[in-house]
Amino acid sequence: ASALTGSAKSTWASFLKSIASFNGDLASMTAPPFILSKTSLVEYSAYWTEHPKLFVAPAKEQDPEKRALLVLKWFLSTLKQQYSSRSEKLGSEKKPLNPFLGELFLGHWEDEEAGRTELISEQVSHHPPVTAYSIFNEKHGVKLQGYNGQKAGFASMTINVKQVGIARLRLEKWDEEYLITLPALHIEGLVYGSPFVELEKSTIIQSSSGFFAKIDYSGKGWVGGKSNSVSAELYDNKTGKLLYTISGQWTKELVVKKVKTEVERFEHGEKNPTTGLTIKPIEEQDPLESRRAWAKVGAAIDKGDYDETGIEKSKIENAQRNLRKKEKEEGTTWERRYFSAVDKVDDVDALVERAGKFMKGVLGITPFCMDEPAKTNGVWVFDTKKYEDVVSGRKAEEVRRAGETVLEATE
Ligand SMILES: CCC(=O)OC[C@H](C)CC[C@H]1O[C@H]2C[C@H]3[C@@H]4CC=C5C[C@@H](O)CC[C@]5(C)[C@H]4CC[C@]3(C)[C@H]2[C@@H]1C
Repeated sequence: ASALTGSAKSTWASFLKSIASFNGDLASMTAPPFILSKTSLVEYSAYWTEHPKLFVAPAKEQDPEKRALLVLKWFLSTLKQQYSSRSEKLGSEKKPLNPFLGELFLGHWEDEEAGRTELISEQVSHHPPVTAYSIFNEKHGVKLQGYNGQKAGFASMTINVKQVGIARLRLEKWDEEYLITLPALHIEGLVYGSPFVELEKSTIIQSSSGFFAKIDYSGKGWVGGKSNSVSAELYDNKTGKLLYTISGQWTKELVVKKVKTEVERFEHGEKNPTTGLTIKPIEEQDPLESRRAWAKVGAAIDKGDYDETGIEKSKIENAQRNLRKKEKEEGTTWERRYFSAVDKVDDVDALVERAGKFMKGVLGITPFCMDEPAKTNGVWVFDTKKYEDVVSGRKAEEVRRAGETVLEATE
């Protein structure tokens, strides 16, 4: 039975019909008001580090094999936040606001043990939408940087989303790097009007220290599997030996086994509460920061005033169109504040190659999801120089002007 009643049911039905003529660009879909979230997609980078203790744990481990296991454990612990936290909090998956080019989301986590972890997230491309992020904890020398976009399609009442991009975790103390690929997902429950994310297929983690993880995702399928299931295997690249497995439901509990013997259970919930992200009060934020930029839209969504939502949204969308037009006439492009696009990153290519060799040579499978880093229009990397110029105030003038341009355009 549908979760919707009355007019919501009819708007949802017409919405489902509109998806059927879907052109692949999720952001361009006009979803019915009750499915709209006031959170912008640029905020989703924060889902990587809502457990700062797990994020810094690998840096404190002497043994390289155990470090690789702790990285796998941290990664698996982010899945619930990434892919089911809206359903938990809001009752279903929601449609995030489509970030404008240059939109920023800045904050930090303060944790008594991990110390301060900094978040920088920037919408580095609008067509196609690409978010780049850098999350770092100086105290433990742990740095995560990455970027992601989405390629979506529609089939048999389901939205299928392939993620484009990579995440790279760096442990300064051990001079170690981990390449992390991103899971494909599909949106289930559309026909009932209560959409939620299910992950599918496989991803990998390949470390420069010689450990490889294969992570397989599955849902409630005809084999009676449980929803949100995951099964990960951690191997030693050199010996090809299977060292650990971690499996279970990424929304509930995962079991770590040293091959056959269980060594640990960890779960997501009250026993493992997330740490809240600290962000500046809106009045102190830069005009490009997401919650300030979308404040009027968010207020309208909170009021349930969808006309107001539409009016305020189109102000921002028109402002963006005008900016792009002006840039085109002047032959300029928007200056990304913290990230730069490069054709290739040597250590990423090295990890991609190592993983491919292991999959083919030892696991005897065709290397998968290795084409993403190459296929996108460039790899987005965190530009430390740009960051220091902003923090030091050397770019104060550009920062002020960028904010003013956006404010003027939105008037
Ligand atoms: C566009 C049609 C529409 O509005 O349908 C309504 C439904 C809410 C389904 C579409 C939206 O579902 C949302 C789920 C979002 C993903 C959730 C988590 C992540 C992980 C994060 O690290 C990167 C972003 C990503 C992949 C989100 C991308 C956008 C998704 C698919 C939203 C859909 C518009």
